[in-house]
Amino acid sequence: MTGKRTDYLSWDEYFMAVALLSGHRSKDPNTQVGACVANSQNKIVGVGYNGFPWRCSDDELPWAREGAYLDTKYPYVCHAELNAVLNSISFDLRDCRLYVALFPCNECTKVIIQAGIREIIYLSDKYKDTDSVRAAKIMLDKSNTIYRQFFPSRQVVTLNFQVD
Ligand SMILES: O=c1[nH]c(=O)n([C@H]2C[C@H](O)[C@@H](COP(=O)(O)O)O2)cc1CO
Ligand SMILES: [Zn+2]
Repeated sequence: MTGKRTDYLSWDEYFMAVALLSGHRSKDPNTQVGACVANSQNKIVGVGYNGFPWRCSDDELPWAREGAYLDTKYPYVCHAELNAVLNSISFDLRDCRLYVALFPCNECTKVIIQAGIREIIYLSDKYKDTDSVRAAKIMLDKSNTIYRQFFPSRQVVTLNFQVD
């Protein structure tokens, strides 16, 4: 009997929680996506969330989903996975895992594979019926990149800024 806590976060819960927390930085009013890259030693090497590129003001570019293409967010927004890879401390993410709230699109999937990431752990697959996600899965299967949905054993992790 060591007296060890038993309700501590598993590695999967921890990295997914970091991904979700990062998503709270997103200004997207509809979908906030966070991503976290962990290496084979369980060290975090990159985090990201969806947002506009550096120096492109959040107050000037549109967050709309509909309308003329150039008047929507889609041509401008950097996806969380892209930012997590670009923000990472190493250019070489060989054998790393990517934790992400939403299944990656085909464009992020190319970046993920080229960076050397070997496993994707995701929560939601809400766009699974789109060609983008279908193409992503074709590339992931061909490149032997593992992907698995995360089914947490707890529904909520609470953060309390009030510590004693
Ligand atoms: O894998 C992803 N990663 C990611 O960061 N995103 C971002 C782009 C947009 O800001 C938002 C998706 O917006 P919407 O659900 O309103 O179409 O999520 C979207 C996807 C899936 O396409
Ligand atoms: Zn993407």
